[in-house]
Amino acid sequence: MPPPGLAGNLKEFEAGGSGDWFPSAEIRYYTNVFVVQDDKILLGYKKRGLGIHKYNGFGGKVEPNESTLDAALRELKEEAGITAPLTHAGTLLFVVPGEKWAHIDIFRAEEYTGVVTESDEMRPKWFDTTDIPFDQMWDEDRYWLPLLLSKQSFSGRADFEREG
Ligand SMILES: Nc1ncnc2c1[nH]c(=O)n2[C@H]1C[C@H](O)[C@@H](COP(=O)(O)OP(=O)(O)OP(=O)(O)O)O1
Repeated sequence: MPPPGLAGNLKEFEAGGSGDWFPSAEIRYYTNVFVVQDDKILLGYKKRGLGIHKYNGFGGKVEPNESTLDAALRELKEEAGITAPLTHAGTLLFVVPGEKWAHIDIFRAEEYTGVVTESDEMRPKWFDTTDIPFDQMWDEDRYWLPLLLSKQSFSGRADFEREG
């Protein structure tokens, strides 16, 4: 059963939250794309904005009237210069008190067309799948990225406390 707030378990969400879970809030939708080829994974070094100086997949906010798939394709092209057939790999929900909830649809690609190109937002770099730089990524990536690599569908939720 997925955590409260994700499809398949909306009971707590619709009830407004209770117990250990934060109350429901407006949701902001994001995408994230990981290209995996043989034993390599393409990550991007974030040069500005949210997650600056971290490695991540390529993605961003879903614009109004855009599907998450369309948004994922657009962001992959904008940030890495490539186009790829995408498979939905999993869904994450991040809850920060006082902020909109972040719902992130994660996609995987095993082939692409175009030339991987640095953008003003991301510097792409290939890594061995045995040498992923988790210490330079979002803290919780280490829990679900192995599932993406092994093609196991996943859904997860992280509730954060605010510091500073
Ligand atoms: N905790 C965590 N783990 C893994 N990935 C993420 C997070 N939090 C996140 O926000 N993300 C991902 C989701 C998105 O792919 C990016 C953030 O997108 P962002 O750069 O803010 O969105 P854009 O639309 O590209 O931004 P601008 O173009 O408006 O600057 O990180």
